[in-house]
Amino acid sequence: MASCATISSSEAEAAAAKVDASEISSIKVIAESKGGSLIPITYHSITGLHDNDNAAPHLAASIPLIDFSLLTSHRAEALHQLRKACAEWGFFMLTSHGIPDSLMEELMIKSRQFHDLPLQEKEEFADNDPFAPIRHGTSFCPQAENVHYWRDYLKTLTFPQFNFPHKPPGFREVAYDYSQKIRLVARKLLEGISESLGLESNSIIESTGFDSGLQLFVVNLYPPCPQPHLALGMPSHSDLGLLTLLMQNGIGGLQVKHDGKWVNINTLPNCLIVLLGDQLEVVSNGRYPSVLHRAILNNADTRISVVLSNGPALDKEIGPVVELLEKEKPLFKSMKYRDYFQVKQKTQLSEKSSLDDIRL
Ligand SMILES: O=C(O)CCC(=O)C(=O)O
Ligand SMILES: [Fe+2]
Repeated sequence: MASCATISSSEAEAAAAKVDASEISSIKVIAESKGGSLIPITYHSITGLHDNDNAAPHLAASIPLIDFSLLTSHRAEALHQLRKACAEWGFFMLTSHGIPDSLMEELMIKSRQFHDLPLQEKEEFADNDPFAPIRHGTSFCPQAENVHYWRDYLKTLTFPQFNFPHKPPGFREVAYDYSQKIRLVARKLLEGISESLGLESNSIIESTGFDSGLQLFVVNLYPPCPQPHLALGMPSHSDLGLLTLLMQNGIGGLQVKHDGKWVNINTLPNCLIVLLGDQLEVVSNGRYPSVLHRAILNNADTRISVVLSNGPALDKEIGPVVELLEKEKPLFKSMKYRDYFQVKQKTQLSEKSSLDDIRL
């Protein structure tokens, strides 16, 4: 990285300029064209000098790892592990989930090819409406943000209706296969999670209308960032749905918050990362909190993550499962998932602010 002394004044001015992400449609284009060593000041999202210092390597050894096949072969043991991971971390890594390596690898290749398409070919998907079936954009919600994030995304709604771009060739077919398989894994996990709460296995699925629930399919791209210690790919947030299943291209960058510390999550090959979302915190009446996580950056490699958020049916009113309220008071107001989704996608990403709004 260049030192201050080697930076020309025009470069410094350009970098300091308040680049408004609502005026740009791709950080990839900016990252590839600038070639400079400073990022625009509007991307400075890490303000605390020591914000990164507390990434906790000693916790890495205790990251929960769940073998999906145990749900069939050793159910009691699997439920115990699920209960512990959901209550203590709101997150776990999943092995033996049955999704073929070849499918995951193919999806990663096509995801990269999509983001490598010329910008004009992606701009047809530019749209601010959270319910647009296919959207390409940058940052999170540029119109609502004070600072922007070093990320481009493709977001599509893949369930109950499957929407996906027809380019590059083959992407849509691979994505369809993956989205179907992920829904089945998520459904089985929700059955186990229900039982781990002492409920009937179909309790969460029925009360959230999961079988016609919304699946949001997000393909994130984080280009190398010349000042990774100043910017973020995504800020600290929780996801909006019930369960998010995430895979990444072998480049680390995801951190989850545990006991007040950021923990780096580097995946094992063919492993899925499962994050509990706000709707699971609501239905479990706070027993299984959604997990805060963020995406950090590096200055060498492009990172891709493919993130599928599996949520309730849009028109279902979601509150704590009634059986849980036989012995305790509700901790959350009920709300239609459609309304929660809309608010969360149209406001600045900020910790658990949307969930805090419906806490009783
Ligand atoms: O890229 C990542 O690892 C995190 C992405 C994420 O949190 C999201 O898309 O909601
Ligand atoms: Fe997320």
